[in-house]
Amino acid sequence: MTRPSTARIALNRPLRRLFDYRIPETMTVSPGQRVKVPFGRQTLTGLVVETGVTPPDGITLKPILEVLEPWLALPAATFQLLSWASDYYQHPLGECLFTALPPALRRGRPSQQKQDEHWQGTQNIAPLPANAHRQKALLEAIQRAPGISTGELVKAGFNRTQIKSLHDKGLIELTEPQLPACNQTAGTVEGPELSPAQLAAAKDLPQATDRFSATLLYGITGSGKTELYLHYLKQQLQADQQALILVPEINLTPQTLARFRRYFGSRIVAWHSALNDGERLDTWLRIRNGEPVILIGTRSAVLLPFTNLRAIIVDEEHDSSYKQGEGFRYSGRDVAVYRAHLNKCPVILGSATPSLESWHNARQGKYHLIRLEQRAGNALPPEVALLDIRSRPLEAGLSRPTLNAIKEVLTRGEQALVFVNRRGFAPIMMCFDCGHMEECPRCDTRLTYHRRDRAMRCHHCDFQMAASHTCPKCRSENFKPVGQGTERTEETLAEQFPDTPIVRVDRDSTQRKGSIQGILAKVNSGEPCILVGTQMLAKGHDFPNVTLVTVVNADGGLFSVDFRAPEQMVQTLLQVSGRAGRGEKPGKVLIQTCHSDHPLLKSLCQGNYAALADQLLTERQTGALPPFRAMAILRAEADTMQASLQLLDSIKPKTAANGIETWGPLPAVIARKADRHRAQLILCSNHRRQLNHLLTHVCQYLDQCKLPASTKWIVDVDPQETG
Ligand SMILES: Nc1ncnc2c1ncn2[C@@H]1O[C@H](COP(=O)(O)OP(=O)(O)OP(=O)(O)O)[C@@H](O)[C@H]1O
Ligand SMILES: [Zn+2]
Repeated sequence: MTRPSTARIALNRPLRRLFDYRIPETMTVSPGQRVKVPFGRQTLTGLVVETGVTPPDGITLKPILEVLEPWLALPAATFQLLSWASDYYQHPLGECLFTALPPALRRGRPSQQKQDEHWQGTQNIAPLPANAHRQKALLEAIQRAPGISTGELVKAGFNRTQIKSLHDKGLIELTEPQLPACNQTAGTVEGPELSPAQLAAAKDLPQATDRFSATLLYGITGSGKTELYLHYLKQQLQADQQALILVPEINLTPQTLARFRRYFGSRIVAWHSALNDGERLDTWLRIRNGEPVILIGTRSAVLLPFTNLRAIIVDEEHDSSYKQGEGFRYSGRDVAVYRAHLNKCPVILGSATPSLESWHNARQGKYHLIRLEQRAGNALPPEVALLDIRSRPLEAGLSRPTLNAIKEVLTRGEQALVFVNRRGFAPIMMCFDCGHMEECPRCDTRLTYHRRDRAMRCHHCDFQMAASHTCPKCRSENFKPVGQGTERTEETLAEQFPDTPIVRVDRDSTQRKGSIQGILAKVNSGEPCILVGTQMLAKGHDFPNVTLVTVVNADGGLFSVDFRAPEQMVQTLLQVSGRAGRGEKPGKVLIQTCHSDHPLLKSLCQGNYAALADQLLTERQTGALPPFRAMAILRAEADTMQASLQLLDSIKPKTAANGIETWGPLPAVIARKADRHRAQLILCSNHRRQLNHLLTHVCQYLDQCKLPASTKWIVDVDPQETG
């Protein structure tokens, strides 16, 4: 076979195209390798996608300047995964591939292993001169320990000239780095004995064989899913294998990480947004080198270059933060399933409130379903009750029965959790004389009042201004906050319970005080207190002394235009309810609502998510919505609504195909955000492949359109938000 002389290279650019270069004669490159190439007047880092390509006639190719390391920055399986994702999510391949590199390598820094080439013997038998004793010894050393590095050989007394000489003779070749010896500390804890229900589930989990399988572990809140993951990995993962555990957010639940570390010691490695560039590179290299770690990470961990991945777990698989909201809009959960498929290993999706996508897959038999419907230890599921607040007097949103219930648990020396779905003090400032409400000058939204620093803030753009005491329009002093935010609830509770510590958890409080760990120390101590917070409190926390959860207002998701809103509302309410009664003492949940006869809320009280999910799926099927059909959204934004709508209108005729249904184009629910006018066109099809082909075609068309610089478009496949 002749040596390929050309290569197709991906650059970290938002361009749906690749670039061809010449491979100099002294160089060999392979797909997945990192190189430096000339681009205009710049030198850029590129990733080799293909070699031996035929460039268009009459084009003289520029040469690749340098190979940045002898090994593949993206090993074959990771490369294949990203190529698939690029096509599935219709995102430029270059940006997808570079997302999987740590920032230092994206910028073209040499990886630390640059000097450390790894060697193995070849099949060639060329006799060495009789007096070449050192070279013979070197060859033997390499044959004895394939994968040995130049550094190690130098330490053993050989030199680089001897290595080069053997390489030139074709007697040795470069190979993958060998597994580094791990000086790991072991975990110390064995964990509680599994309950009979957990044991039955454990028996039903897939064997870690060389086969793909997808399992949905539907386990109610507090059923001991985390314990089961730990048990599973202890049983199934061999000492030299890698595993990946995806979690929605690490920083919110430091206890989960601590729990894993107690079992597995330093084999547990974390991957999340708070790592600095050095830590990222370091962790990335460990994974790339095949070190047998158990990686706990957020979304992007699924793109790491694992070489020996034998099990994937996706915890809280329903969580919408698995879907990236900008740029490369992939779903960490869905990519994880495809990754398991490529790697031929099991993937376990766990949740107390599975996504309707996964529930549907389980019902269709695509995923193996395991149900865990008893709480672990001695805990019982909480008792859930609706409290109709129509025409009840409220203290800043809290009814008398709610306040009494809180008082009761505090008297018993227990803790209460109050869930509010908005941060800030009040969602609206309104004049009770002229009806004026403060709106964001840049968005079609109202400003939220933050009392602590007397500011009015937009939660959609970064606009803020000082709050005024009087109505800016009519100067009336009857200008007052309306509705509930966490700050206001905190204030009311402090008035009602002056001797009880109140712990507020939302984006504002955790930002100011830094780590959530400090904030939650009081709760973890178990002493009586009241926790007030947003969704952040619904996620995975385990506070054994919380025995009452109250929801200030459950009605947000009941009448939203977004078809996913009811699903998300039910999930949040059940997850937050699931924080009650996880220890020895029974838990109670009080949900304040103005719609106590709404069927969704009524079913919620039975605490039976499976029944609710079935009901919600029937509605999706009737509406011909995902997961029964594939969906994508094309969004446009421009300086005027007309420009946005026009762009989408020009695409609509191109989508006219049998089996493709379009809705719109229509202005987005928040039509103006940060002074940009936003519109959307929704595309649906019964056939995912058909939709994918159509999108490829539409993206090509849009790429060729000469659009004003201020007009932007994006495509979102499997969108989480459709408003
Ligand atoms: N077999 C067991 N015996 C005693 N206690 C257990 C057992 N399994 C789990 N627990 C305890 O029960 C509590 C809930 O377990 P875990 O956090 O694993 O549940 P989960 O299903 O992951 O919860 P959620 O989905 O609600 O976050 C924990 O305090 C855990 O230590
Ligand atoms: Zn705004």
